[in-house]
Amino acid sequence: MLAERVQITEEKLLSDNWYILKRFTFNYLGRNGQWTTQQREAYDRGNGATILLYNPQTDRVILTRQFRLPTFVNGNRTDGPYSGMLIETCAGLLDNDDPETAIRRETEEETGYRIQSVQKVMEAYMSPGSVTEKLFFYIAHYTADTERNAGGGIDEEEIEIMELPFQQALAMMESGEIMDGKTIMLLQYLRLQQLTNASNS
Ligand SMILES: Nc1nc2c(ncn2[C@@H]2O[C@H](COP(=O)(O)OP(=O)(O)O[C@H]3O[C@H](CO)[C@@H](O)[C@H](O)[C@@H]3O)[C@@H](O)[C@H]2O)c(=O)[nH]1
Ligand SMILES: [Mg+2]
Repeated sequence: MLAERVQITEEKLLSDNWYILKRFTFNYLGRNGQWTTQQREAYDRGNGATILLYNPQTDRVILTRQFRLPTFVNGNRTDGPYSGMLIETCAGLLDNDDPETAIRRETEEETGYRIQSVQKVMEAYMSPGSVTEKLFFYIAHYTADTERNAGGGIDEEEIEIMELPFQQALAMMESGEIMDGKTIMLLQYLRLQQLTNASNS
């Protein structure tokens, strides 16, 4: 068995105010065969799941819109001078659930839809230089008959639900109105699926 090329020698808790920020000290075996000691900070908020809801009868999608402070701090003024609003696929942290249970729960909490089968699409580290999180991606169908309640999120969350034509969502991605990574990945995935299906039929 190959020897580990990484030995973590110290974990220092820098903040556990909300999620967990730690500084790791570790020995790292470089490609040149030399060990060096390095430090990196990593922000651990657990893993998450996200979902694109698609209505194949109407060719529409469900997205959410909410205030995201980190984007505001980093210049997001897409909806007027003070906004910080971001359009996203429904998403949430796993908490202690498995990804599929978590995405069903989040879908109902945020969009109100009680979906049946979900299709797993991929898993991805979204910000691997500093955030530990792995995100699980799903697509599910909804129709006019899908059972639903109000949605909108829990606690202080003010989540707007947007239903819009898929083509419009694609146009908004190109115009920069949609600028969230997971959302762009799922919209592009669906687009590719449609193109593949069309060329096979
Ligand atoms: N008070 C307080 N609340 C916080 C803090 N950080 C996050 N929250 C709140 O904790 C809640 C977590 O809601 P979820 O729906 O579980 O997670 P999410 O923030 O939507 O995260 C999803 O999207 C992220 C961004 O794309 C993903 O990174 C993540 O994996 C997940 O899928 C949100 O209401 C968020 O505002 C904080 O420092 N203080
Ligand atoms: Mg959420």
